[in-house]
Amino acid sequence: MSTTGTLKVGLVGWGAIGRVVGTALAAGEVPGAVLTCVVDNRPLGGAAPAEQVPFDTAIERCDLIVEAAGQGVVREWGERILAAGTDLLVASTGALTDEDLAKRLLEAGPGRVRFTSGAVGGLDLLQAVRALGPLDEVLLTTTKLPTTLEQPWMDKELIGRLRSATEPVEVLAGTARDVPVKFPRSTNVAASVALAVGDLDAVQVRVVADPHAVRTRHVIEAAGPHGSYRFEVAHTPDADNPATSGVVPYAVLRSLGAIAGRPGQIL
Ligand SMILES: NC(=O)C1=CN([C@@H]2O[C@H](COP(=O)(O)OP(=O)(O)OC[C@H]3O[C@@H](n4cnc5c(N)ncnc54)[C@H](OP(=O)(O)O)[C@@H]3O)[C@@H](O)[C@H]2O)C=CC1
Ligand SMILES: O=C([O-])CC(=O)C(=O)O
Repeated sequence: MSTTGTLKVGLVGWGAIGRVVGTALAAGEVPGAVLTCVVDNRPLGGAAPAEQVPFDTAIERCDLIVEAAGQGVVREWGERILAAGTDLLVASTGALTDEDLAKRLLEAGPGRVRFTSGAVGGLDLLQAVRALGPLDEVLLTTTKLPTTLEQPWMDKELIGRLRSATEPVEVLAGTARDVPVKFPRSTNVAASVALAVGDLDAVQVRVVADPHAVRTRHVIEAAGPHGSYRFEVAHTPDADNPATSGVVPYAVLRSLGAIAGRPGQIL
């Protein structure tokens, strides 16, 4: 943190999440944090309210980097950010399904890595419940518009089923270890649930394409000897990028508020 106590934030990704986060930071909406610079693949011209800089420069200038770009950025830059003593707030939690990378990031420093809760709720409680013992079952069901789930690895038959669906279609069932890599822009939430539960293989995931999914729905169901838990959210998707729920930038801003020490935060 700078000598003035203000957290200098570098934002990576000027997309659905980054635009809202950057605009709010630049408008002073997160007390104790300031937008210092922006990194993006594309030339932004004057679109961003802070200087666009190369990644290395952002690391040098900032106390904290917000990743709102994609799993590849966490893989490529995560350790370098932390080794430079800069903190990292991750949106693309799916990168952490690579356990070697996760271990390296969690052990790296002196910068600290943190994760935003993103599109799901209940992660705080699931993490707390770990103290009572393991859960017997954890299931995440994610339902989204078919267009947001099409992937390069899908064969023609599956793409055809998605495009012609008139009812919900189960696209993939797996665990939090396999699913976020297969839908890198759409199922980071599975990795987030696994981070809270502490076990990638314990989290079963169903991905459902629903042509009527005006709202993106995530349902977390968990049970163990100590209790049972159900968290269900239904979000309006971002208008420009319907793979991302409209609430996600505000989850990032909430995380930034907590990191910057805004009083009265629920942690
Ligand atoms: N945890 C959660 O609940 C959620 C997590 N996410 C994660 O957040 C990511 C960002 O979401 P969103 O804002 O909607 O995505 P967008 O595609 O709208 O924006 C991402 C921006 O980052 C840029 N970008 C991508 N890779 C790089 C890079 N290596 N260096 C610099 N810029 C880069 C993109 O440019 P270009 O298009 O040219 O590559 C684009 O401008 C998602 O990919 C997903 O991984 C999203 C939703 C929920
Ligand atoms: O925004 C959402 O609803 C979830 C999402 O894209 C992700 O987890 O990657």
